[in-house]
Amino acid sequence: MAAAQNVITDLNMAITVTVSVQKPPAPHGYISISRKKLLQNLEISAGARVNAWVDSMRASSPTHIKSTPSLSDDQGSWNLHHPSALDMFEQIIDASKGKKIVMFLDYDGTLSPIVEDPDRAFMSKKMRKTVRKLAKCFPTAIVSGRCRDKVYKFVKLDELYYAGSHGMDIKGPEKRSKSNKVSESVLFQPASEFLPMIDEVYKQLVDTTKSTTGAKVENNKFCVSVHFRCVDEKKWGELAQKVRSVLKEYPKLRLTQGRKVLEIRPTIIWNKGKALEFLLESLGFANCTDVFPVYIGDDRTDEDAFKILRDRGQGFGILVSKFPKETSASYSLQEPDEVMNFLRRLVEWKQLSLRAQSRMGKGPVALTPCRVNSNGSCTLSDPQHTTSDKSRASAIL
Ligand SMILES: O=P(O)(O)OC[C@H]1O[C@H](O[C@H]2O[C@H](CO)[C@@H](O)[C@H](O)[C@H]2O)[C@H](O)[C@@H](O)[C@@H]1O
Repeated sequence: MAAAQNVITDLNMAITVTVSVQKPPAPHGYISISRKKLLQNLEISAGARVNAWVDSMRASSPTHIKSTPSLSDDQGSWNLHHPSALDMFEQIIDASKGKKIVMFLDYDGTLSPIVEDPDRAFMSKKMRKTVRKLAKCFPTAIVSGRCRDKVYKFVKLDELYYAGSHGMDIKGPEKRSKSNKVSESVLFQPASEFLPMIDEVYKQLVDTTKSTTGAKVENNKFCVSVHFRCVDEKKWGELAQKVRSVLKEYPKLRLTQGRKVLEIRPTIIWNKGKALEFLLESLGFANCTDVFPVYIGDDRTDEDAFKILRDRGQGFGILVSKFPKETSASYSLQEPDEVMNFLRRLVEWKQLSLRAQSRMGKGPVALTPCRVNSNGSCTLSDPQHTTSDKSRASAIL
């Protein structure tokens, strides 16, 4: 029996429920079960666990509604609880009244479409132009699971804040002094002591997964991604087992999931939500009630940030998804093109506000000087100024 108990501990499996129905308890409070039966149970339990992982891997990036069965009947209710941020634009602007908007943008699946090769997840020129204009209107940060340098190479905008490696590598825009000296601003790396471990585990994962066709391991500096988008679904369980076997030796690292990707990261309590709070603080909004953070993301890892906003009761999250998903976000957008349209409307609204303010020549900005109507037109507080959203958008962007 002692040997059997050791097996249970080693495999870290709770099988009490499975075995308790086999026979009445033996003397001394032990459960009597044959070794064969026990091994069978362990196999079933391990198999069930792998299946649970594969189900979860499948749900990580649904391509059709059936992928999320619990929610498939619920499209209507989901739309009701997470309406389109484009349809709700006017209400969103109203809610930000008197507050300073701060923008947080995830990268993959939010600013760039999801593609098979993570090295080719380019952002369109139109999107870059929009984000550049956005950053002129509001403090703007990119919060990504990728390493900071890599996400910067895709975005190529110096005026933004960047939080790479799921927020474990944060840097603000460079500042130029009058004498043209460049100084780095805000640099926070809460997991720097994990660098050697991450390097080591990256190499091991490359080695362990090289026999799995389509698997790709990406070094994200403070975390590692193991991609399975191009792996045959029948091999997902096996791949997850391989990754877990490497991680057994690294109790200070944990495994989470993103969109068809297994993410390995330090066990420190730091995530995109913490990064959002850190950035708000760095921007001087630590205990402010007049800040309105908006976080747009498509991934499970973005949920930490959505939750922070929900708990703080400040601003809101927007989930980018075509399918119903469990989320703490308040609104939804279907794809990066819709994200771009939403950002353009924010820019346009802000520019109209500033124009209205300068026309008035004094006083604070009227925070809702324009209304974006459901047909896409904008109406200024001054009803004489109504213009078509489309023509104005092309003029501004
Ligand atoms: O936080 P994010 O900016 O969304 O980064 C999360 C992961 O994004 C990348 O992977 C995802 O996008 C790839 C390109 O479209 C896609 O092939 C992959 O299946 C997605 O999971 C990135 O490669 C990962 O390192 C990030 O962790």
